[in-house]
Amino acid sequence: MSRFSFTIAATDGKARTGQIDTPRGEIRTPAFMPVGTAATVKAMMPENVRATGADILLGNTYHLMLRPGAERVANLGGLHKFMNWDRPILTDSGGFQVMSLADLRKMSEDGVRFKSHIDGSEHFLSPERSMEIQKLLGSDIVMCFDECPALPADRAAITKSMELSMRWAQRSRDAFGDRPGHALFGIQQGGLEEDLRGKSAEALTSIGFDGYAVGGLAVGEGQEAMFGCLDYAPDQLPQDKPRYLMGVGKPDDIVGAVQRGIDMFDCVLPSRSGRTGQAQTRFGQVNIRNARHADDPRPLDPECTCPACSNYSRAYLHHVNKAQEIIASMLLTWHNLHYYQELMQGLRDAISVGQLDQFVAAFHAKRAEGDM
Ligand SMILES: O=c1[nH]cnc2c(CCNCC3CCCCC3)c3[nH]c(NCc4cccs4)nc3cc12
Ligand SMILES: [Zn+2]
Repeated sequence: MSRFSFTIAATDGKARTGQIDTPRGEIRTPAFMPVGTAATVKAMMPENVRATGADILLGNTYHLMLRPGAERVANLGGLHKFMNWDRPILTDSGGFQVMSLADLRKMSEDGVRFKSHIDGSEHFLSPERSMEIQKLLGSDIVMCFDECPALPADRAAITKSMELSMRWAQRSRDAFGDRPGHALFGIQQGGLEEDLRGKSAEALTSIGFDGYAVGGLAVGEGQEAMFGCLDYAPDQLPQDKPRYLMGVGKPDDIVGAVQRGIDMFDCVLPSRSGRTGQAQTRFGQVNIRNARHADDPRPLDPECTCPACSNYSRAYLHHVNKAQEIIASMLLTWHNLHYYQELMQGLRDAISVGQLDQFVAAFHAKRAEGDM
């Protein structure tokens, strides 16, 4: 077995279940990747992130290059040692966040010059510099430097942006070099245009990557338009390589995308909403700050085995959230990440036995019941 390989164990319709084998451990797919922004999954110790069932974390190139700096992390032994997570880490290229977080950006064919939103210092990102930074961090799965066009955008703008991203994909591939046991993923662009998505997929396939992301979605197009694109986009990518839908998503987004052939996901929702009192449950989203929970002695979700649901009442979660106690973020983040991993395990099991349709029907039925 090569040091980085993807094996599909079973399929159910377009859905696949299997694993990615890496030198730092296996990644069971479909997989949800918790986001570890500034070298931490906020409000969680890494051993507890593992306890939720996560096989892989996301590292954030944009934040880490600004603070503490990629060279500093490398001098300290790399991101795995720095944040005490010895399993796989996927890092993004930094490009998406430069466009959404940085100040005074100057875009060119070469790359992006920008000022840090933290201290105003000057920085530069390009395919070559992004590959260098992700290598310094010690990332196991590296993402190409791409441009995600802001929507709404006309076809001409989408075409121009996609073609730039394909030139940057080639430059990323060339700069990545040969790193056994490490993977480089290309990112498909093309907006909601099937022919442009096809051109992008052909360009990426001819360059050759270890995995392929579907980019340019979950940027405000809505679930119906996203699913419409996912009805064809994953099939344009190599069938035998992992497919990663970037930035997705809500539980029902993930279920629909798995049905359409996606293997990997990342989203800030479970961790970010955990800090704002929003619990993701099998009955849908529950706002623990709502007064209806103030006297409720029941657990958040009686079927959930996480610490929040095993040892605390809704009344307690409501109280510590209202009081803005640190434990409030800890408990709800833990629950949300646990729920996401339980959902992924359920999807993997259902695909393994050809029962995905039944699983999805039960998933939607429970959410239609709502939270009592
Ligand atoms: O084409 C894309 N190219 C590159 N990255 C994309 C991302 C960022 C994925 N998460 C990165 C993480 C790295 C570590 C820190 C957290 C993010 C997307 N996120 C979304 N939607 C969710 C969105 C999030 C914010 C606005 S839309 N669509 C995306 C499309 C692309
Ligand atoms: Zn729970």
